[in-house]
Amino acid sequence: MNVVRTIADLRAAVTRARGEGKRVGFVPTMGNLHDGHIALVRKAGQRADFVVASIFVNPLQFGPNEDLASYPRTLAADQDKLFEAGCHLLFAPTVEEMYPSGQTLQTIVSVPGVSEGLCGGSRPGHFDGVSTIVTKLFNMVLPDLAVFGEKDFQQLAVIRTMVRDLNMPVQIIGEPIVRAEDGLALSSRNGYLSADERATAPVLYRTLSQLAQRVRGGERDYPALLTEGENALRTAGLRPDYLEARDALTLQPATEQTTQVVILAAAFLGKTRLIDNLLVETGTH
Ligand SMILES: Nc1ncnc2c1ncn2[C@@H]1O[C@H](COP(=O)(O)OP(=O)(O)OP(=O)(O)O)[C@@H](O)[C@H]1O
Ligand SMILES: CC(C)(CO)[C@@H](O)C(=O)[O-]
Ligand code: BAL
Repeated sequence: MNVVRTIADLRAAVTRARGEGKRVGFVPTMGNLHDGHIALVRKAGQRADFVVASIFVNPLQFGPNEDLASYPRTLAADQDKLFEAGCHLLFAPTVEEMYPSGQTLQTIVSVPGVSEGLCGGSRPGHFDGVSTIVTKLFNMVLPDLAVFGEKDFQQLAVIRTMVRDLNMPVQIIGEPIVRAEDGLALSSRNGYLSADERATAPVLYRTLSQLAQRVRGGERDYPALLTEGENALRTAGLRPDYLEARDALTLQPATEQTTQVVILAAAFLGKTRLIDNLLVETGTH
């Protein structure tokens, strides 16, 4: 696996692969890789001949009081995992390489609608930072396809909308959430949890599963159901940021007519913010 730090070296390596007639798959990440990321890399390997991953902790998508400084940076271990997963090229640029003129005057890509509310509501400017860096990365890599995790469900919706609205010639593939045995969605931020918090954390998934079960069983009073869910999270010691039932395609609030409901949650456990979601087919027509 080749590791490049500059845009020029990245472009040269991708151009060589394209010259050999290869189809290019891309997996953007912020590093500190776990089996969730590896599933994305393997999916890219199934759909493309040349797999590019990026590791870049993007300052533009972090709020002023968030964990940009403490976000885990584990490049050596990440390289080994990517190599084993069949990645061909890793792009690991510096902040200066990505934002040579600084961030204040950076052109911003902003996706209205789907980026509002949920994580976009709690993290103002977050999705502008994500859509801007993903646009820059797409323009650098020029991939045929890119793989994103369904764990960041709203992010995936933002990227799909951006690609459609801006006619970007890249196919977006969503990969299901990879979980620990006890149900907790794998996340780099799980490493912030103390042993006690880690033991409590699966309550988020269990609560979503119980709500999903009720919806499958015909429950359609979403406000009442979500209030119950929030209470269950609080009782277990989590602090809900949001717990919502949305239409999985539009991210509009779910109604009795919604056939594909996604229940999405973000909750604090101590200082750690966990996110998770579950899709439910209601069978309602
Ligand atoms: N458990 C998971 N299952 C599937 N995809 C995942 C999982 N965790 C992260 N991803 C995906 O990996 C890509 C890179 O995400 P990122 O580097 O932010 O990882 P993360 O573990 O989610 O970190 P964070 O804790 O900061 O959210 C995104 O497309 C994200 O949705
Ligand atoms: C897509 C992404 C790599 C953009 O920085 C990030 O938001 C992430 O890791 O999900
Ligand atoms: N997984 C999305 C990146 C972030 O939380 O900033």
